[in-house]
Amino acid sequence: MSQGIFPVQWHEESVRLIDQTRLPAEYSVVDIHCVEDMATAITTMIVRGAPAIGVAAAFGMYLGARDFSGSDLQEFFAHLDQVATRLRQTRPTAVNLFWAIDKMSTAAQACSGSVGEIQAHLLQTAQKICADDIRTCQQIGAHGLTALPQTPEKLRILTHCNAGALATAGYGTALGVIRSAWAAGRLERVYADETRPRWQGAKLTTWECVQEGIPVTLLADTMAAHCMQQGMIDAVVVGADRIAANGDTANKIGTYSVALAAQAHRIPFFIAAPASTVDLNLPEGTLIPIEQRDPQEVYLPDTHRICPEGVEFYNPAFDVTPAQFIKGIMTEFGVFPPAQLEAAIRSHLSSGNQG
Ligand SMILES: CSC[C@H]1O[C@H](OP(=O)(O)O)[C@H](O)[C@@H]1O
Repeated sequence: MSQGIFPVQWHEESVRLIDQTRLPAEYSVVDIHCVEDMATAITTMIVRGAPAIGVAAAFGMYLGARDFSGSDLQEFFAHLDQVATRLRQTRPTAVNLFWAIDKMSTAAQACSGSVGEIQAHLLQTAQKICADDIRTCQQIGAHGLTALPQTPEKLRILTHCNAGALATAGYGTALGVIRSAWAAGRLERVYADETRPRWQGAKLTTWECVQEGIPVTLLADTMAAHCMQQGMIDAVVVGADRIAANGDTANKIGTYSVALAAQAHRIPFFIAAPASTVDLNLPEGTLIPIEQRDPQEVYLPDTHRICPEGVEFYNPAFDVTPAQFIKGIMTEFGVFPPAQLEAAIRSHLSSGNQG
């Protein structure tokens, strides 16, 4: 059992990121000292995954605040607004990024003290966001385990992309549920979609499973429906980047196809995500901003082009699975059918829990 995978850590006055663009061939880290480098790390997916980029943005807010050397509070907050604006420009879909930036801005506004005292408070706030995320993922894992099919046989769970420790501050959301099932002796095997064009399943989910001795089979993105038809899959659990108030969920491109196949084969399809991934300001999924990424990810996945010049491209990084295809949304405070999610979140927030 690995000692845990922590892709974003405060380390010797800088933020230490696992460089996820180099996995699985090379485990390396990047130390981030300023907000501009953190913004670049998010955009280039050195750090990726909705909760992980939220935690990274929180530390990015502190790094930017730390660079202010004056003592005038009005000038400090104007500077902090510029830092927030820069981080907001990095990636549009994962609402966790904006949730974390807002949380840091609110913490700064609520701190009555000198610039130095506010800067110190911001570091503490970012560190708490990081620690809370790991605990939240463990809670998602525990609740998610209770919602999985309660069969005597061990489960074969398919997942798409990487919603693991690498996509969070640690432990993972979908892969956190899978880790909890493994620890409970309820898991036979993970089936991991390769997840083109960035291959998060092939490169990251398999790496996490191998690190911890969890049996994993890598599937090409064309295989999920066939495996379901062959009776190889008992449940699907995936992560999320933004969940609308009605439960419509944006997740890695290809998730919707998996949900359609699961529905056709009556296989339970679950979303695993923290409350910070739910965007109650959006009534439904068609309003979720979908990131369009560089076509080079499609035609140049490694060192050689896979198609000729002259081809045009469409490279949406995410798609939206309508709530009707989702059996339950696994959160840190319970598992809810999409229709009950908004009320559950509002109740959770009104009882003083972090939002
Ligand atoms: C734990 S949520 C992870 C979520 O984020 C991934 O997107 P990306 O790798 O582009 O940041 C993917 O949608 C995962 O499900």
